[in-house]
Amino acid sequence: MTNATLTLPILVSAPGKLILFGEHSVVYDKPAIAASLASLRTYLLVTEANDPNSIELNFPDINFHHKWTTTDFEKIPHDSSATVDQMEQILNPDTVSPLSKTLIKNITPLLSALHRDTIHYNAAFSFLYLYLSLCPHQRGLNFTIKSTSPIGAGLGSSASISVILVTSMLLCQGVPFNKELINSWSFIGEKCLHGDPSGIDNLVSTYGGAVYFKRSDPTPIILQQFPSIPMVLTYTKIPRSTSTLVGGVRELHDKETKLCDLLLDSMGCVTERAMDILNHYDSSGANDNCHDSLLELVRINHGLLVSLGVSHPGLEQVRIVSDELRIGETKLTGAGGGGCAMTILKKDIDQDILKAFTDTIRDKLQYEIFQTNLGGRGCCYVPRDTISDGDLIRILKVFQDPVTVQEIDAVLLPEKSHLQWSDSE
Ligand SMILES: Nc1ncnc2c1ncn2[C@@H]1O[C@H](COP(=O)(O)OP(=O)(O)OP(=O)(O)O)[C@@H](O)[C@H]1O
Ligand SMILES: C[C@@](O)(CCO)CC(=O)[O-]
Ligand SMILES: [Mg+2]
Repeated sequence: MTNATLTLPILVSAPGKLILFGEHSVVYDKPAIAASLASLRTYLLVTEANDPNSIELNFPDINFHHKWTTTDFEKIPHDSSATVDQMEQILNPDTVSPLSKTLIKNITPLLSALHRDTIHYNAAFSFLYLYLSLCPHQRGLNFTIKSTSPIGAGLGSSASISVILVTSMLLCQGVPFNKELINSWSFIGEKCLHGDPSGIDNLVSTYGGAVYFKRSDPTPIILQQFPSIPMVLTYTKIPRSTSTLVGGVRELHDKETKLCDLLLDSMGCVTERAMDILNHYDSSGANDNCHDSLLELVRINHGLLVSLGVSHPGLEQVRIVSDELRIGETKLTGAGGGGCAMTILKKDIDQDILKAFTDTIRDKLQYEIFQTNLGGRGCCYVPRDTISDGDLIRILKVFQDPVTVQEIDAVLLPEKSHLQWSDSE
């Protein structure tokens, strides 16, 4: 099948996420609380490729551009014994079994030009795994990705990539927009990048808002009214890989199982306690005890993560500055090892002290500070028939030219742009 039946371009978007409590322990079936990051989003545009027989990847954020042609795909052995209807497989993803060994074997020769275990290899591997699972006969497509969220920083960039790839591929295949299906397939995409994801990142990126999540619980609690919590999000720019960090905790757990289980159980208690507090939290400040308790839990959660070995001196520096200035409590967020730290501020913090904190973070530590609201829209797409010619010119410019985050936001950010983002069928 070629793209002759497709209505291009396809434009989709998904948000990053912030884990407030319970990263790592969530992999071991303890509860966690996370929220989507309204304005730190990833966007994907699927257009016609220059070569009708090719699949082109254009991932400028990681400086990766690659192409496979029909000749490459013909190297994949045809499984004549396969009896299962392809649409049946698409509509019923197997999220429980490990990744398909056959598919991995088929993908490997297509990656021969790339170095193993690099960011490019991993991005291409997860793309191909999803492409060959969801729309293997589509050709003549170019997938271009642009993100306003930092990559590999603990804010769920891998999950948002999986979510937008899956969403676009399902649309390519003529499957109506369906969040349950997107969530399941993007979990499989996360498996390609992480090995053993809990599923919280893809869930939040798919549905948006905020969730209380437990891996074994098929129906996570969606937190409808998430309170507004004053915080500063610091990006240390220290690179790290979630899969390595999750693997490190696994090794420690294998070695010190009893001890680690106690730490993980404590982290579960922290999340449960936080949930209890958030349920009674009053953003207007009427209940300061709740806020103080929340701050204590942030400190405890960070300490437990330090014990699991997933902090980094760069993250500790943020914590030390916030401790010294007594502005609140800091914990790493996401997989740790670098990436981002969140500082929940004390109530009624003196603005001069807050400025001293952000100045030190920016000027002395040379880190970046992000402004974004918690919660907000999950994955969404713009129906083709709502895109005017003028819109199309602006959209193409954003995807094809080097542009600033502000320019991307102006054209694409659902809260700002006039594009008709939709999250229904
Ligand atoms: N804009 C992007 N373009 C291409 N690939 C991306 C992009 N964003 C993320 N990726 C893929 O996701 C990988 C980073 O995933 P990783 O899980 O290590 O970090 P994260 O998802 O940002 O953090 P965390 O999992 O802690 O929330 C990259 O190596 C790359 O393969
Ligand atoms: C470290 C981790 O708990 C969060 C990464 O954002 C891994 C996961 O839940 O898949
Ligand atoms: Mg990730």
